Amino acid sequence: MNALRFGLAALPRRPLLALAAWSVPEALPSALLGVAVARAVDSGFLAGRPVVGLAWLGVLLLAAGVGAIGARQVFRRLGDVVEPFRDELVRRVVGGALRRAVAGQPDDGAVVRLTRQVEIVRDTYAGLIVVVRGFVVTVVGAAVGLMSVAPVIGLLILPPFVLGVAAFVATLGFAAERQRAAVRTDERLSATAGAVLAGVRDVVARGAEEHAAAMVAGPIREQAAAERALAGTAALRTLCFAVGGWLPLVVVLAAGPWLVRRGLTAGAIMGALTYVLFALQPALSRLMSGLGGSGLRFVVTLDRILTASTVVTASAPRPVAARGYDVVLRGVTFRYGPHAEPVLRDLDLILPEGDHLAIVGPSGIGKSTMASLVCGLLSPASGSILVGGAPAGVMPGTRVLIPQEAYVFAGTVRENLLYLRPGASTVEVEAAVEAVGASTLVDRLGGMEAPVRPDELSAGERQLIALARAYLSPAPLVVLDEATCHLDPAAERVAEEAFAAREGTLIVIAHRVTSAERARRILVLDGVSPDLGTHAALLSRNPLYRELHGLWHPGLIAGASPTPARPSPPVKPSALPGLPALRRAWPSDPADQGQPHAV
Ligand SMILES: Nc1ncnc2c1ncn2[C@@H]1O[C@H](COP(=O)(O)OP(=O)(O)OP(=O)(O)O)[C@@H](O)[C@H]1O
Repeated sequence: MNALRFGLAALPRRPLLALAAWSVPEALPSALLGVAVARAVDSGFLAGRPVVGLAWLGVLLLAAGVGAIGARQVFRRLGDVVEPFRDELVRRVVGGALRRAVAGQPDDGAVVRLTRQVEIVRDTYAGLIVVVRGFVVTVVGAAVGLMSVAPVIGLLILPPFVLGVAAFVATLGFAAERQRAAVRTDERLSATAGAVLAGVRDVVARGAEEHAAAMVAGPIREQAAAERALAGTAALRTLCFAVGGWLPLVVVLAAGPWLVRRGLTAGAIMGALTYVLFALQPALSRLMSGLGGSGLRFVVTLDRILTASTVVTASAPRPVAARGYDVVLRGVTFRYGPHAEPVLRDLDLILPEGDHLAIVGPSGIGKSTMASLVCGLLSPASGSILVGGAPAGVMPGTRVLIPQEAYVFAGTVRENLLYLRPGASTVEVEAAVEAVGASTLVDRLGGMEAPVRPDELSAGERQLIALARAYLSPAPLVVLDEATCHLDPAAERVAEEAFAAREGTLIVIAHRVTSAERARRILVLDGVSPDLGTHAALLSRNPLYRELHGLWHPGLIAGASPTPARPSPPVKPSALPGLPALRRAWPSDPADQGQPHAV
């Protein structure tokens, strides 16, 4: 085992020899324990000479004094063994973190390992040395004493004792594995729960409590199973203790009459029992709790430090690098429960970086669901969603989603605006406020340093602050999920045009037809066969779009676009490979020919 080898190799020779030398006097009480009791009984109390009996017990007291001096010296020298080990560990962690940083694999966990895990390993290492050394000292002393009192009893006691110890040692391997599994599940649970808690505002704002609960339910179940498995190893340990600690006692008691017939004295039998009860059994118990508790923590924690301090070689996979910020959906199917009808079925879509897409469709058709999928807040049941070549949501800071009910928090206006880009300059903040049309609101509130009281803002005002915050963010993908629904059409137009002019990709879940008209392309979701096209093309070919447009704009003539569409950004040829589902509807559409599209 990696950790054990490292622990053993790190033992410094000279301090270890000094430790071993001071262990000899410490072994004296264990060695004399049974001998003194046997003599006190046989030559003293049973022989009618209580003074001799007491004198033997006095010898035991003296031996305990000598043992205490030895133990004191052992503890004084423990630091000489443990501290070099700790220094070596710190060297490893710091060296590993620096090498990783140089190799382009920055190690954010190094500080935590340095402070917390190294201290855990140091403490458990010291604990292990104390426990294992104490066990060896006691058992050797007791075995020597036992053989000198009555070798035949020694031969009855030692085999079951050794069997119990061997069985316990044999369980250590899989106990360590179970401990590792428990640590892994614990970490998975903290990571998932941490992510959910960190996003609690978004979760509440999006009404995604059920989904968030489902996210943590799995890790909780896994952790419970791992803890139960760990408890199973504790039960096995009890069995080993019964064999090593109690069976020798039962054997000696059962063999008592036979031993007496062989001429063994009562003192010898009592002395032997004393060795079992006051030396071997406590030593085994300490060993089991020491190795089974801090020993496992030592191995598992040290393993993690050693693994994490290793520089990943050049052939190992590197994190996925963003290739632009194309949004690519392939065969995406999503349902809210294992037995629910899919909200989206086998959807393909390519959105080149810089595109401006509006998503329209009847209420409940899956527009917000699609926004959440693209942002990585939901995962598809099948298919893949890539943003910049990486699965949606894995690269933090690459997308910002503004829901219908935007949130602001108690703090200053500036704090609210800087939330997604803390390092932005005042000029940049003011430019963002101006661009989305929030200047009047900020002035009314009293400027950048004025306090924001969320309850005192209207829904539209909250949306304006959230829009300015999103505009300022460095995210190359912005998703507005009816994020302007509480603004009047003129204010909505200002905000949307600002986002359209901003660098990056824009997806708008359209609340008004004007949002769709402003977009370069529109995705119509109808629950059966999604359709993608320009406003003009969809008006001419898609009855649902015509119907929605009619509802929004009664009386308007199909095809007339009151607001000119944003000029199309250049579409990279690499982003245009054909994807079947939506394309089927496309080539037969004469009104749409010549338009760049990526579906
Ligand atoms: N958390 C959820 N659990 C179960 N079903 C959900 C959940 N969220 C949404 N749905 C269902 O999924 C379907 C799509 O919902 P979604 O909110 O994506 O539609 P939408 O097109 O955005 O609707 P709207 O325009 O009314 O906002 C609906 O039938 C809705 O009831």
